[in-house]
This record gives sequence, C-alpha cells and structure tokens, in this order.
Amino acid sequence: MPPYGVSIVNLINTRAKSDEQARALSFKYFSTVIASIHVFDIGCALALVLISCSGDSEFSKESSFSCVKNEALRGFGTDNARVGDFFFLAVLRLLLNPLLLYFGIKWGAASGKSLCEVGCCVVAGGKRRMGASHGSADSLYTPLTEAEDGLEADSSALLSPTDKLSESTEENIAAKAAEAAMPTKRSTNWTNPKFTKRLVLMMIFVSSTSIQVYTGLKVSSFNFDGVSAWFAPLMCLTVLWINGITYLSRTLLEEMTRQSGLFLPSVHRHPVFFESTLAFHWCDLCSVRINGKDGAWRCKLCDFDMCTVCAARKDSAIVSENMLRSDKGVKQESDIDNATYFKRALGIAGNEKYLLMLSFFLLTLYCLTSLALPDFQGRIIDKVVIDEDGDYDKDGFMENVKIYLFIMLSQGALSTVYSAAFNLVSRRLVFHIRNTLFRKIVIQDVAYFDGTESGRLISRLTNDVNMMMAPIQSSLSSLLNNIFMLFGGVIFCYIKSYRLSMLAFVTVGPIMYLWDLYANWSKRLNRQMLASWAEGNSIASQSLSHIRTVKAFGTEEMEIKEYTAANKEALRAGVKDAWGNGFTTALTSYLDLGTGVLILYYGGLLVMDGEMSVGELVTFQLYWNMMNNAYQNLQSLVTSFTRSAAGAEKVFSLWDATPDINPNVGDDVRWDVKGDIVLKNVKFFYQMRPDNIVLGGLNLHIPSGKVVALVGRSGGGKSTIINMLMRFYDCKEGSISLDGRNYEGLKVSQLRKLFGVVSQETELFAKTVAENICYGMEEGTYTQQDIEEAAKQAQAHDFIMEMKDAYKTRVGERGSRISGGQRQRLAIARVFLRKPKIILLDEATSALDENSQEAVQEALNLLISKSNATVVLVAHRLSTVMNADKIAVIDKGAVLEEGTHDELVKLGGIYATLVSKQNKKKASLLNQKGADEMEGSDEKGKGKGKGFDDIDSLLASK
Ligand SMILES: Nc1ncnc2c1ncn2[C@@H]1O[C@H](COP(=O)(O)OP(=O)(O)OP(=O)(O)O)[C@@H](O)[C@H]1O
Repeated sequence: MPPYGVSIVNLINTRAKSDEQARALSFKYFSTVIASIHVFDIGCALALVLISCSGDSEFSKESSFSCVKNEALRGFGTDNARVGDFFFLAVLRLLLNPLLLYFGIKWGAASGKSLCEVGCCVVAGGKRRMGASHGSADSLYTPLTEAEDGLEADSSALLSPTDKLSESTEENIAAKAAEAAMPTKRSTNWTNPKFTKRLVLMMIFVSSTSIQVYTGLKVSSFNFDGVSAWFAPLMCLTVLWINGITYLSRTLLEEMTRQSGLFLPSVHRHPVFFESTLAFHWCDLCSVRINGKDGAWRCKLCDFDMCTVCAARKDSAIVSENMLRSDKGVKQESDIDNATYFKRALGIAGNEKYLLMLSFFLLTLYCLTSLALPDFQGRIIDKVVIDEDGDYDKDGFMENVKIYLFIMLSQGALSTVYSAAFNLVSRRLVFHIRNTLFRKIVIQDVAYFDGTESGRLISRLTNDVNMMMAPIQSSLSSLLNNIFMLFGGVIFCYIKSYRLSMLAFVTVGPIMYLWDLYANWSKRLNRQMLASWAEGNSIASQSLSHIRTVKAFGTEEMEIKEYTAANKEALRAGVKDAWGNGFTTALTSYLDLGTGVLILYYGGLLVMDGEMSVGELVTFQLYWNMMNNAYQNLQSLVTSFTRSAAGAEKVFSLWDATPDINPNVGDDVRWDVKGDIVLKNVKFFYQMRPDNIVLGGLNLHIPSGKVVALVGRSGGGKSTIINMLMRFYDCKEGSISLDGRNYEGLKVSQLRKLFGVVSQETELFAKTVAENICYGMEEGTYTQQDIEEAAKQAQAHDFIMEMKDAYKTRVGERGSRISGGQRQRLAIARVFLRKPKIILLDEATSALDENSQEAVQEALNLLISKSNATVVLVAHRLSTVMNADKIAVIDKGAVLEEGTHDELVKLGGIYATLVSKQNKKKASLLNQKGADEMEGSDEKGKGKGKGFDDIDSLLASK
C-alpha cells in the first residue's frame, strides 16, 4: 500500500472553492451514500425476514405483522435456521452508526478555526478581489498585477500596484494561521477532540468488525436446506453493506474533524493543509527552505509546499516564483481533474487510436484468459482425485491439461502483444509531448522566465511529463487489468462458494483499517525521509560545485558532518518506518494467513461434507488471491493516477498558455526599416517587483542612423530601456514606435531580427566558436569567410586562431572556456555578421578589466563607425559617450537631460557636473602621479587611474 494514498475526499476537495464548501460537499455526498446503503441494508434484512416468513408454514397462518415481528425476534443463539438476527443487527447499525458519527463530528472536530475565519483569505483574494481580466475574453488571467480600475484610470495604480491589492487586513496572518492549524495539546481527557475522535473511530471499527464476524459465522453455518434461493445473495449483500457503511463513516468522520485547509486559487489549484512536521522542504512560492519548527502548508494531491510566510503575504499570488505568468500577469493554471486529464491524455493519444484500441482489445482477451485459468487448475486437480468408483478420469485430465496449456500459451502471447502495443503508443506520445512542450516553453514571454527557475522547467519537461505519462505508459493497462481481476475475482469467489466468501470477507475490513492507520503514520515518516535525502543531496551538490572554496576554507569535515547529519535524519525516519511497516505487515499477514487458514479449514469441511470438490476449493483460493492482489494494486494505481493528473495540470497549463507577446502575431516588418524609435510616456515595472516602478513615463527619441548614449545611476532603468526596445516586455502604459509604427502591432519574431545586441554578460552556447558567431543566422546566408571577416572586425580572429581547433574550438557551457573579453568580442562578431539595422550595446565593457576593455572598446568603435545602423549605447564611462550624437541622462526611470556632449555641458546640469567632476578627478590623479614619480614609487599610483571617468563613481562622489 502506498504511503501517499489519495482518497475520495481529496478528489471531492478539488471541486470545492473553500474549505467550508469542501466539507459541505463531502458531507453531502458521503451522508447520501451512507443513508442509501442503510436503506438497502434494512431492505435486505426485511426481505430476508419476509421471505423466511412467507415460506414457513408455521408462520403463514399468523397475521403477516406478527409473523414478521416474531421472525425478527428469532434467529439468535442456536436458532440457525432463522434470520431475525439479520434484521435486528441492521436496525442496530441504523441507530448506532449515525449516533457515533454525530458524537464523533460534534466532539471530535479539530478546535482550530478555519484559515478563512482568521483572515488568511486575503492571500486567496487575488481572484475574488479582481473581477476584470486582461486581454481577450477567453483569457485565463487572474489579473493580479492590475488594480481594479485598470492602469489608465489612475497612475497611482501603476506606482503602487501592491497597495491596490491590500485590503484592510494587515494583521499577522502567519501567526494566526499557525495558531489555527496547531493541533490541540495532547491529553487523554474526554474533552480532547483528538481523543474523542479516535475513540469513536475505534468504536465504529469494533462494532462493525464484531457484526461482520457474527454475520460471516452465521452465514457459513446457516442451514440453507429448503429455504429460498434468495437467502444466500441477500445474506452476502449484508457483508457488503457493513463494509461500505464502515469505510464511508470512517472517512466522513476524518474529513469533518480534520484541521482546516486553505484554498488559495490564485496561488495553487488544490487546497493545502498545514503540517507541523514538514521540514527540509522548499517553499514553492519563494524557494526558501521550510523551517522545521514552523511547519508549512502542503497539497495532498501534488508536490506543492508553501511556507507560513508566503501564506501570510498578501502579494504571494503576484510575485511568487514558478507561477504560470505571461507579460501581463499571472495566469490561472488549468483546472484538471482526473476525468479531464484522462480525456485530454486520450485526446493526445488520438493519433494512435487504432493501436490503442487494439491494445485494449488484446488486454480484454488477456484478462478473460487470466480469469479462466484458476477454474481449469481446479478442474485438473479434480481429475486426479479418485472418484466414487475409485477411478481417475484420465481423459478428462488430459483434456483439461491441454486446454490449460492452450490458455497459458495464448495468455503469454496476448500479454506480449498488448504490452508492446501500449509501449509503442506511450513512446510515441512522450516524443510528441516533449517536443510540443519544449516549443511551448521557449515561446513564453520573458516575464515567465523572470519568475521561474530553469531547473523547474527542465523538471517539467522530464519529471512532470513522465509523471503525466505514467498511467498511459503502464498504469492504464494495469488499471484495466486489475479492475477486471477484482470484479472477476469477487464474482467467481461467490460463484464457487458464497459461504466461503462470506467468511473470508470478514477479514477485509480489519486489514483495510490497519493499513489505513499505518499509511497515515508512514506518510509522515516517508516525507521526513525524502526531505532529509533532498537536504543531503543539496549539501552534496553545493559542496561539490564549490569544491575549491570548500578546500580553500578547509571545511571538508564540516561539509561531511552536515551531509551525514541529514542522512542520519533520513535513517532515523526510515528505521521507524521499517518497524511500523514490519509490525503492520506482520499483523495484516496474520490476518491474510488467517483468512487462508479459514478458507482451507472451512473449505475442507465443505469438501468433506460433499458441498464442494477439492478442485473447487483450490480454484476458490486462487480467485481469492487474485482479487486480493488486484485490490492492493488498485489502491496504488488510483493514487498514481491522481498524482499524474496533478503533474498533467502543470504540463497542460503550459500547453494551453499562449504568450502575450506572441512571436508570430502582428504585422510583418516589410518596409525598409530606418531605425527611428520613439518612446512615448513609457511606464513600466517588472512583474516580480511590482512595487518598484522602473520607468515612470519616459520619453525618448532615438533618431535613425544616430548614436544615442544612455547614461545615469546604476538601477536607473537603462537596461530596462534596452529590454523594452527588444520587446522583451510591453509597456504598462505609453507606447514605443519604430519608423512611426506601433511596436505592439508588429510581428515580434521579425522585429527582433532587426537588432544586434552586445550585453554586459554575453551568453554563449556550449558549441564551437563558429557556431556561436553565426548563431541565429539561417544557413546559406553566410559563409565561413564571412564568419572570419566578422571575427577580424571584432578583433577576435587572432585569439581564435591561437586556439588549437581555431573556429572549431568548443567554448564550453556559457562560454566558460574563454575569457570575458573574448566572449564580448565573439558577441561583437555576431553583430558584424548579422549587419542589423539597430545595434544595442548594453554596457558591453563594464564587466571587463582595463586591458580587455581596450580591445573590446576598439572593436565596438569600429562597429559603430562602420555600420550605418541606429545605435543605442548604455555606457558607464564618460569617455565612451562623448562622441555620441545624443546623450540622455536617465535617472529613476525618466530622461532628465538630453543633447550632445557640448549642449549638455553648456546646460550646466547633471551631465555637466559629471564632466567637471571627471576633470577634477583626472587632474588630481595626474598630480598624484607626478608626486609618486618624484618619490620614485610606482606602486602607489597603480590602479588609481581606474574609473576616473566611471559614471557611477562620479555620481557617488561629492
Ligand atoms: N528582471 C527584473 N525583475 C525585477 N526587477 C528588475 C529586473 N531587472 C531589473 N530590475 C530592477 O529594475 C531597476 C532598473 O534596472 P536596470 O537594470 O534597468 O538598471 P540600469 O540603469 O541598467 O542599472 P545598471 O547600470 O546597474 O545596469 C532596478 O531597480 C533593478 O533592480
């Protein structure tokens, strides 16, 4: 039995929109079914009494009412031919069960208030608060980054979007949440809800097991001679009703008395439940490790954890990581329940429908052969037993052996073909899903990647797809197989001997109950164990990836100690679980074995009485085992299926998500682009930091063919302007136009082809130098000579030729095998090769040392002078911007000054101050250098010239 079982209640919970609704739904469904079963139960018992009454000549003379009354009172003790006790016990169940449930729910309910009661719903309120949605009507957005009245209505909405999200509740919800979810103190008095609940659960278990044992024994020893043929099935049904009522009542009680869950539809699709022991996990919203002392919220259906801090934050739904977001905000993930998942998965499998149908057909045949086998095994045994005439039926024996052999061989062949067919379907599906999903990920907006870790995306491509495919790959076939075996097993058991079945079924309830108890306990331990392993892995991977630092600091022993401690924690939980598992296995095995012994003992008696043959007894045993195994397999399959649906939810959400900046939507860029760009009243903030308004109404004209330099304080928004020019993001307000055409109306895949970019940190691929230079160019549009020419212009050819494999040298992941300056020159070579209309240089030399800077700067100067392109240059040194056609001083998201160098110096503003500071600094450095030279010290002056024209340090100096 899997420790992470998913119950019917969990599935019902996913349909609710609040905790109260979840319980109300569970109550409605469960109580209706329980009440119906009670009606059937009483009906069955009454039918037994009536049949017994009408068939008895002694009673038929009496009035029907007194006949029923008398019959209902008889049957206990030695009166084995009467069924009044069945009626009496059914009435007892009808009275006792609701009473126990009532007390259990009333006094066993967890005392903590629901989170919504204490105000945590403010987090969930994203959806509730915001009615309007972005974009098109069919958009799935939960419009979290937008205030209710829209950005246009009020610029303050843009300036502090999170303020708009806050409602009056500013209390410390985390503390309240924890308090609400804290289990009540341990005590064993009657007022303790936990104790009361356990007591009631125990009473339900004991009462139902005793009634079941009594019923089983009664049926097995009942004298069926001369009674109606309806007696047997009606009595058998009684056992089914008892088991049903017990299981449903227990589940209902657990659900109605559990701690309150939390529904945060804007953060996670399923309800989450507080777990005080959840440690070593990582919060899925902030990626911070969960502190063991605080506990956390956990989804029972999928692997989603949320720390108490995130649960308390009112902006969790806006800035949380790993949410499905596009340029305009967080999108709501698709709501995929088991049925939808199944339909969609089959929809994808639609291309393979013939193969799939063939697999199902073969599987059905396989199941039928499996169900036929035990019967023939029994027949063969019967043929080797001496019959009444003291003979063996040799012919019959041979015939049955032949049929058995034939069925076995066909079964083998069928299983080979159907599993091969299923395998084929699943492999083709995985191929299709992976390709489509990668495509879907790559086309997402840059905003999506801002809030997602690449590791998660890789996991989505691998783990989530695998998890989602698991049922189709293997479970689907075994699901059908086991359903067949379960129902077939039960039916054949009853056909072979309902008396034996009745007796054997007595043990099913207790076995299920014990496994249930163990599963709940083991679940906690297993989570602890997995979390400790994850912790160990994290320690190992961190120390191995930073092995030089570990060695330099001599912290090998410390790392080993931490790693061992995490593993020790896992071992501790593992040992506990092993004991628990051993104990439960022993107990349930005894019950299982007990059932086996019971079957053999009572079956033996039936054989001796001539009621069944030896072969039939063996057949019964085989069907019983078949049914038992199928039941256990189904338990884990349902869980795996539900978990797959949870994995599929993420995959399908991404599958369905269309980016707001769709690369292939918009007008073609067909005209002869001049490169004249106008930014008009552009307002912008990044989604992950909506409180930080980066551009607050920026206006800037970038004339075609000119060099425009952006200067200003770090964090002022210069790189953001470059991002906006590349249309990585759209403006929240205002507009950008290219040659008079609105950016947002243009096809972005074509727009981006107009640009050549050299950024602060050049990202190279783990490919060869040549492949990196021509990255993104269509084959046939360039030659090797073009690549080399571009490299020469970018001052990269010499260092490339110095490498052993020259242009075929592989540069390593992110270009790690070459220096920063060399990487930049390859980036410049890319631009030379592409010959773009617009060149964006975003502090291309800032991450380099003095020597590399010079070489790269030279290459850049050449690039600027040779190309007729429009150039936007973000610079951190005054010397690089002085020759620009236009200099714009950017600070706090606005253009403070603009003009040529001379104009700005004349203006006497910030830029002029920078220039005069630079001049002073230069003079003082020269003086210092002169003094040093006179003192004969070379060392003192070293490095002081560095950054004398660095804009940031000039702005910082007084
Ligand atoms: N992806 C992002 N998500 C959230 N905030 C961001 C992101 N990128 C930048 N910021 C923030 O936006 C503001 C402007 O950043 P930007 O990189 O545009 O400044 P900059 O002027 O280019 O600075 P620098 O000269 O240091 O590169 C900063 O406050 C920065 O912290």
